[in-house]
Amino acid sequence: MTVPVAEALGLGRTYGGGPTAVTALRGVSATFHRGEFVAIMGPSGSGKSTLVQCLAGLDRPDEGRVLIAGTDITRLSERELTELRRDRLGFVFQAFNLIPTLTAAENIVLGTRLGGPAVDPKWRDTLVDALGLRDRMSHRPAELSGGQQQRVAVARALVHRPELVFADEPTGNLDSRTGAEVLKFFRQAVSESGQSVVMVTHDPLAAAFADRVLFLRDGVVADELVSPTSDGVLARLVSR
Ligand SMILES: Nc1ncnc2c1ncn2[C@@H]1O[C@H](COP(=O)(O)OP(=O)(O)OP(=O)(O)O)[C@@H](O)[C@H]1O
Repeated sequence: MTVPVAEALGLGRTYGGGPTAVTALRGVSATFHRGEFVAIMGPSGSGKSTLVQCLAGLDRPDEGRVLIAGTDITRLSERELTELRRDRLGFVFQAFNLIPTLTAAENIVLGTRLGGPAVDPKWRDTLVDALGLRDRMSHRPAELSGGQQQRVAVARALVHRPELVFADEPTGNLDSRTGAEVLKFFRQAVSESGQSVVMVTHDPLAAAFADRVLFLRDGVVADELVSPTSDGVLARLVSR
């Protein structure tokens, strides 16, 4: 029996109110297992980012619950949530959320500065080298390209070997070689270290690195594909 690392139970999320209200999620339930890499796909506006933000405790659903390793995070205080995110989760989001006054090197180990777990310097160096960041370590985010900032965010997300990594279009700004490096790290984290990854992507090639693809449509889970290939994902996307 595989243990769920994260569960969405009947999640509903509506932004705004009155005639301009937008319902992003309408009852999403999904289970994510330990040692599993799941890709989330679907048309623009189908609720992918909202789902991941709710799972990561960065947005609060209006309905339903989110369990992380069995803990109902919708009931945690902000402080408890912050600690849970710092100690157990990794994030790569579209706004990379790098601290502008810190160098790339300092941003990568930010979690430790904030009281989180210590970093294994060997693993940090492996990430930095494989992501091609070695000669950018003393630069601040404003002195880095979008792709470099994204790679710093990826290194920061993986450096603590978190139980669960949430990534929203983590390869969106990257050339195909660097994108493949990032996906290989995710794959390796899952296959070799038993970590879990939940990744939003529009790219069938990226989704093919996952163990399973969830397809969202209009705020619900519309379909699922296990052991995806890029052709299989593409076929599923065009058949709708
Ligand atoms: N903060 C917000 N305020 C108002 N509406 C929002 C907000 N965030 C998302 N929405 C709306 O909720 C719906 C779902 O958005 P979401 O970003 O989750 O979709 P998505 O599938 O990730 O889209 P994309 O692929 O374009 O990133 C959209 O209609 C979007 O406009």
